[in-house]
Amino acid sequence: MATKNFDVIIIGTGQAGPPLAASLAKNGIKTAIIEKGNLGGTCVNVGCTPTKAYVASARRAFIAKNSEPLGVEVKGEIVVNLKTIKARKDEIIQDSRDGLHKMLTETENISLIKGTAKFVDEHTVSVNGENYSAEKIYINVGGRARIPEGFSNVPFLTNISILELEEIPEHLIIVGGGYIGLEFGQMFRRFGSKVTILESGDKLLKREDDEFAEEIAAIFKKEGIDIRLNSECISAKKKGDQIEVKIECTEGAPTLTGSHILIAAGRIPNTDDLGLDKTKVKLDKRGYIKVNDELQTNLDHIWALGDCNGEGAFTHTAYNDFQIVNSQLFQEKKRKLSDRFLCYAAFIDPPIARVGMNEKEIREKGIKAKIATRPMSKVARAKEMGETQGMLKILIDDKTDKVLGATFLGTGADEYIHTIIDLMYADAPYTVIRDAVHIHPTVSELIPTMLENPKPME
Ligand SMILES: Cc1cc2nc3c(=O)[nH]c(=O)nc-3n(C[C@H](O)[C@H](O)[C@H](O)COP(=O)(O)OP(=O)(O)OC[C@H]3O[C@@H](n4cnc5c(N)ncnc54)[C@H](O)[C@@H]3O)c2cc1C
Ligand SMILES: NC(=O)c1ccc[n+]([C@@H]2O[C@H](COP(=O)([O-])OP(=O)(O)OC[C@H]3O[C@@H](n4cnc5c(N)ncnc54)[C@H](O)[C@@H]3O)[C@@H](O)[C@H]2O)c1
Repeated sequence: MATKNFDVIIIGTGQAGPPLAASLAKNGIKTAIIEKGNLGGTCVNVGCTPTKAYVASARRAFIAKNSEPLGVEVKGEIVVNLKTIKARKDEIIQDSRDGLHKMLTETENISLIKGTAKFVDEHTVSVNGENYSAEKIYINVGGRARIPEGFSNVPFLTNISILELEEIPEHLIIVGGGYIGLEFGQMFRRFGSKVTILESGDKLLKREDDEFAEEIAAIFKKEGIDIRLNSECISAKKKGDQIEVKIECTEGAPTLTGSHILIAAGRIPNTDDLGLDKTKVKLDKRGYIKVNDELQTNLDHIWALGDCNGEGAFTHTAYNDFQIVNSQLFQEKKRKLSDRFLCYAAFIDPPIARVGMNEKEIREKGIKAKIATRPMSKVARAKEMGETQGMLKILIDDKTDKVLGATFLGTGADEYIHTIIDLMYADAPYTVIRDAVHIHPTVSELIPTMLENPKPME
């Protein structure tokens, strides 16, 4: 069989592959990019884009139903139409896919190959029975939902299939109280479903400080979402037209019946069917591809970018992986993985946003720190908006006065966390924000105020 040769092969059109293909092509490098599914990967098709479109609809529904205290009464019935919500989402997605298709098919030096790539040797992959080889290979294969054992005989939903529903579930049981569970849980509650979240751990969002997890649980309960902690969902079966789940727990009923079940119990990398056994590329024990500070694997002609390297699980980290590789190839200033600060938000309402370390991690590391906190109930703009749930916390290194991290839970937190992110990238002390004049009335204006007198962390 004849092998087609390229300078570079990229596997996957998620958040890193397409910009890398464009940059390689611009530099005259003959590049093949291979995709087995829809162009754009998880974020565009079944991740950030569709969920944030749904979150927007859910917030409109919530506001429509809850504005009486602000003097706005809705006299008629409020109807949530999931068909319309889905159609709007499909249009937004199609627009992104079309843009990507145009770029990947109309750019000189890029060949788009549709199909599943599998390594046959260290320089060659096969797709639909054809072989393609290249000097350099970049893997950007992403991840998928982890399905715990015990669910094989039940029609469960994942982040993919739940976005295809056209009718609102009567009772949605969600396995997992992480980002995916919480975003879908609040959204479907606001659409009108009864929602139960089962979390095996002793709190929601287990990476966050306890008070944030507790506040989110309180906000969710107030909206009528049933949260069961210390409740491991171990199996599910069909019972008539309902689904019965079995729960290992110390409190509450050991079974629960609902109309639908969503599995949001973590993600796994798409590295198991990639033929990596035909190469010497090393994986960690969870299947993530091991990379160095420049995202190179243990083979010096293969790199891994995005979720599949286990170094980030977000669109911005996958895109930053592209920036790192691109700078190593073409730019004077070389970027590295170790330059990156952890940052993310969960787009619940109000959102929670985080950068750097939290209090728990700082204590575990034994770092001497100062702490500045403020409840949203003491923020004028939040009071004016009638959205006073949540709190802000900033942690400062006692020795250097540099910010170690911040967690914000509150209206608009996903935006003003960037004041702290940028300060950390500037490597500037917290006093820069303390002494800045921010616009009134905003939540951001309280950040200088809360930094006026940080307390020693006891
Ligand atoms: C429900 C949900 C909501 C999310 N919301 C957010 C959010 O709000 N903000 C955020 O930052 N992140 C969010 N994420 C995470 C974000 O979607 C991912 O971190 C991001 O998409 C990872 O990009 P990637 O490039 O690594 O991989 P992906 O986007 O997963 O792309 C990988 C591509 O590779 C293809 N592929 C895999 N194997 C092969 C093969 N063998 N041959 C050919 N092609 C292959 C896949 O089909 C896919 O198109 C969310 C995720 C989910 C599931
Ligand atoms: N806003 C965002 O940026 C965003 C949104 C959604 C997803 N994501 C990405 O997707 C990734 C995965 O999200 P996720 O929420 O699926 O995973 P996660 O790891 O964040 O949370 C999964 C939760 O499920 C629980 N769990 C596991 N098995 C269980 C069982 N059998 N019964 C009950 N609980 C169980 C775990 O204890 C954990 O708390 C995130 O790491 C994130 O990177 C990001």
